[in-house]
Amino acid sequence: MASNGPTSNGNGNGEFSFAGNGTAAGAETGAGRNGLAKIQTHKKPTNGICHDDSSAPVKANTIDELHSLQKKKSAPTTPVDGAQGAFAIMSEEERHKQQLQSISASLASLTRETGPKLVKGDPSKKTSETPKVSHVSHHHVLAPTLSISDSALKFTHILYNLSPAELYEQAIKYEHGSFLTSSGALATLSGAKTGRSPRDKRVVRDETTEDELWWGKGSPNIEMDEHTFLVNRERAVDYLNNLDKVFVNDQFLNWDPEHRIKVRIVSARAYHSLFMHNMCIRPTPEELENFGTPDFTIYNAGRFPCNRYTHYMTSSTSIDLNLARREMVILGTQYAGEMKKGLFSVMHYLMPKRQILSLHSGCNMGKDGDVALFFGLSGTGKTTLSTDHNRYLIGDDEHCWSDNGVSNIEGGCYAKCIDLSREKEPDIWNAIKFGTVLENVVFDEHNREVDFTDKSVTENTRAAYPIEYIPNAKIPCVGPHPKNVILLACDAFGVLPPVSKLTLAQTMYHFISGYTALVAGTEEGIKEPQATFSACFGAAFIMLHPTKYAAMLAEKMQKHGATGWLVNTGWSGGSYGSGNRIKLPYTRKIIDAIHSGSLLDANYTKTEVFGLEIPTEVEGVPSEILQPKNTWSDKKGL
Ligand SMILES: Nc1ncnc2c1ncn2[C@@H]1O[C@H](COP(=O)(O)OP(=O)(O)O)[C@@H](O)[C@H]1O
Ligand SMILES: C=C(OP(=O)(O)O)C(=O)O
Ligand SMILES: [Ca+2]
Ligand SMILES: [Mn+2]
Repeated sequence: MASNGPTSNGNGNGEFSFAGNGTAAGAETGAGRNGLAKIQTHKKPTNGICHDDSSAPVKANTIDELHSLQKKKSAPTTPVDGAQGAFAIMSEEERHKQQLQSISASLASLTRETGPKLVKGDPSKKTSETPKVSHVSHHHVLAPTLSISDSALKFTHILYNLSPAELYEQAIKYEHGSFLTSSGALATLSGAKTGRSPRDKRVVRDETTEDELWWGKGSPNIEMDEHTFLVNRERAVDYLNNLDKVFVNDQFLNWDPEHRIKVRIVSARAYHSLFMHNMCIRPTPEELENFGTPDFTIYNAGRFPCNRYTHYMTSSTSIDLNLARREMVILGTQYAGEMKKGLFSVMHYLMPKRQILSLHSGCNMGKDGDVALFFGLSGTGKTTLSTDHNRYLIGDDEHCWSDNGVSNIEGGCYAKCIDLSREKEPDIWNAIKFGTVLENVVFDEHNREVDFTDKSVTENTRAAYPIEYIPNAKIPCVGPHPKNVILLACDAFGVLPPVSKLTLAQTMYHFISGYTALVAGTEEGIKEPQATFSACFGAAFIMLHPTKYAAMLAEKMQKHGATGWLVNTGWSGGSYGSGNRIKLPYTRKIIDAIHSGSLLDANYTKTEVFGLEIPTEVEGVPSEILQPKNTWSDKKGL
């Protein structure tokens, strides 16, 4: 393998990787990577007869003993090679202690002297051993006289990187609204908030971010000061430490091994822990042992409101980002998408600093290694269109484009599932199985069949699953430089053609203006598609001025010869209310023609208004819908 730069063996089976990519999360489970396991044949019983009582009797004398046999301790994780470092010689006990100390430091109150006393495991499980306690002292104390508080006398139980099965049990046992569905997915409720709350997102404005970030009109970054952040942080940490138990996930972002970010998520709910288990990159046991200090920490106290007497607070919800402290605090919303998209904002800051472009896009790759990006605002088709049975899925939502090529930031997908159908979206349908989190769906009380058409809780129903649940996921989730850059615009007015080919200048124009629609439910208060201009097709998540991202995109597209396309996944033949949404099978045909290269060679006509190049024919799509003018019954005024 080459020591620098991406490697591709060019055999067309999707096996592209960056040099030294050791992230193994789910690697073994990727489609057909290691071939099929050999079948073990057992020796036949010599006399040809099987006796039921021929097996050894159960090795237990009592029911309790029998129960104790049921659960074996996980095999210890593979030891690290001798010379490779301190961890190899460290005892398991010592490692646990260090882990707990690190978590105690994360949860430390800044106004008192110590981090909480932590003990690993479920508080409901009585153990005969004395608990392994860990807490840290730290010295930046505000009130030196206060050395102890009641919360310092209690234990906080830490449920650390639990498995999906353990998280299911925690959710079903302790969290209202958590149920098994017939396909094995876990149905959950996110509470009062079922979409993001962009107006409650705050970013600490300090000397550094003042100059670096985009502030003011049009910017998603609403300022708060450091002190107010600390007030909210303390509120979240005190809330979390007052619980009997908290969930801690240590995971990674970004499949590019050179630019991987370590994240820690501290949360109160098994639902949140399972969601992030699915959405972030899952460390191997070895990677977890060597995890060390996280690069970024989320405190999710979403069940607990913020205090409206606190400066800057305009509702009971607050999502607060502090880039200097590398922390995010969530109060007053349990919508899990806040964590995922909050981390995406962080990547939109960290990556451009390293000359890497962060993209609000899906990404897939054809058999010949041709990569396509699908930019789009939430709910406009990134997940649906990048999940394509004929192509390898690199990721559905958040990517990086570096000199090495593209890499997914995440380890899972988050699909909208309102009106989901097995016929139109088979791979997503089949991914809704054991391990998948189903948010805010309605199901039959008895047989637990989900009704994907039911909007009683919200129109923004969602499924979060690990990316390897998609059969042709490309693992590791990296690929070569994109060939096609598709801008998905969900047009609520029905004036944009279903597809047009863009020059580089037009691509930049549409990328920066981001004309599209906010679809119902993805943001609080949006009840029907609403036309909007969302810079970079993700204005809610960018941190720098849109032109910074656009300049990087233009430079990369030019350098690698990528073609830009504008695809309308919204209305045609009239605006929302009178026209219809473009049929998904037609959009898929359009996308197929882009991938295959046939659309590049089609005949085009130019529109008067934007000078958009519209193909006269696309295979499998009625030609009359390609020109929006034709589909309007009232052609005046166009
Ligand atoms: N023509 C179309 N193109 C893409 N998606 C469509 C189309 N018509 C309807 N849809 C629906 O719109 C939704 C798109 O959501 P999704 O792909 O999850 O968006 P994103 O990933 O961009 O947030 C899906 O529910 C999909 O079934
Ligand atoms: C998860 C979200 O977005 P997307 O649909 O782009 O995944 C969101 O906006 O909350
Ligand atoms: Ca390199
Ligand atoms: Mn999506």
